[in-house]
Amino acid sequence: MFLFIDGWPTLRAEFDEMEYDVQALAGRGLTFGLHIIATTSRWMDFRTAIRDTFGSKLELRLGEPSDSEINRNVAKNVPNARPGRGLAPTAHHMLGALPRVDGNGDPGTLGEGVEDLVAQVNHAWRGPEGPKLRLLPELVELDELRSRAEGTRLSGQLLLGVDEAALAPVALDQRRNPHVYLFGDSGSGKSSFLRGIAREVQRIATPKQAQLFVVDYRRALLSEIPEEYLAGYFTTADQATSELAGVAEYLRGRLPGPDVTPQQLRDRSWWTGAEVYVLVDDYDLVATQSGNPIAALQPLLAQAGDVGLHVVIARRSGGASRALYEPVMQTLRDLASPGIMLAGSPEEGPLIGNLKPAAAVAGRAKFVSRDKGLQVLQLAYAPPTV
Ligand SMILES: Nc1ncnc2c1ncn2[C@@H]1O[C@H](COP(=O)(O)OP(=O)(O)OP(=O)(O)O)[C@@H](O)[C@H]1O
Repeated sequence: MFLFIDGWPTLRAEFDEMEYDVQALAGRGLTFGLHIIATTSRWMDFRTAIRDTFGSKLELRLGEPSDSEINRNVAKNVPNARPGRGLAPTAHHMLGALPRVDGNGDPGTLGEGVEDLVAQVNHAWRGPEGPKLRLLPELVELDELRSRAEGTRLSGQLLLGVDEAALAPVALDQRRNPHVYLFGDSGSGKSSFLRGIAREVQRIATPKQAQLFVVDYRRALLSEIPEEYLAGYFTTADQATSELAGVAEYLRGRLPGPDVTPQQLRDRSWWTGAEVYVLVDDYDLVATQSGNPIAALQPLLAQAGDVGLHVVIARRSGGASRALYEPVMQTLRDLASPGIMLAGSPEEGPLIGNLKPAAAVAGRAKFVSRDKGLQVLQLAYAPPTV
């Protein structure tokens, strides 16, 4: 089997997490008949560890011949603007064969030549077909995801989407991971994610079992949540501040007192009532210099399991690196809450662990959790009701 990676720096920039996988394959793959062929424009792009695992090196004309790893002096004599000319590992000049078998020697129509070559190879091949590359779809409907998860152990959890490695449903176990936060650029699918979570809460719980509070200054989720599930919808800072202080006060009443027995603690039977979900959209508008209504809930975040609190925060990725140290985000990170990164600009720098945002289609997410590490997902999409 041959694995071609054309443009190693792109792999590093866009699929950072894969570099180590490829390195492991490069180290051991040959035993299993795997050959890796990688290209780049500068040797520097390969980290030393991986550079050493490549057994054969060829050099075409380098932008800077003095960077040659084969022989700097000979590299200077490789003619410019003569594609295919380069150095063999023995420091002899070489001319690569034009990869076409249609009898046409014109480099100008190489694309067609390669296509023809591939067609001819396929036609002549009598052995079994290699596995097809399976790609994540750009759209996973929530309904479809629900039917795929039905009857599995995931069906009692909040379904998130489909993962790239197994193309299988992924869910959030809200008992183990009560909170989740998400970053994304405008249009990356933040509000849609919150809408999906709200729908999932309605699927797994009755209104008696779960109540939603929504902080949404831009009203993206307005009329998305049926009245029987909606405990509060806050569109201004004043409203959110006073109401969430009340919610915090109410939840403090659920904290286990000294007379709670270990048995009651285990089955959480010292209070009855609904789980409280607080969904926050556009957190950058909510947590500002002049205050943060969510801060009232911060002291309860660590005891969320005991009091039945779930906080789900979506924030614009622009400026997010500065917001990471604000108390609520800091606590969510300290608690190792799962984080989700949608499309964004890499210039923001690392936002979840050492993960930087990157360009992506809407709903394409990097999901980082304590249990599974990094997973690439396509989040499920449920169109708005209105
Ligand atoms: N999971 C998804 N899968 C496919 N497409 C999606 C997904 N989520 C969102 N989209 C598409 O992206 C568009 C923008 O989504 P959404 O309004 O949720 O983004 P946003 O990040 O909240 O944007 P803004 O910050 O501008 O409000 C949607 O109208 C939809 O077409």
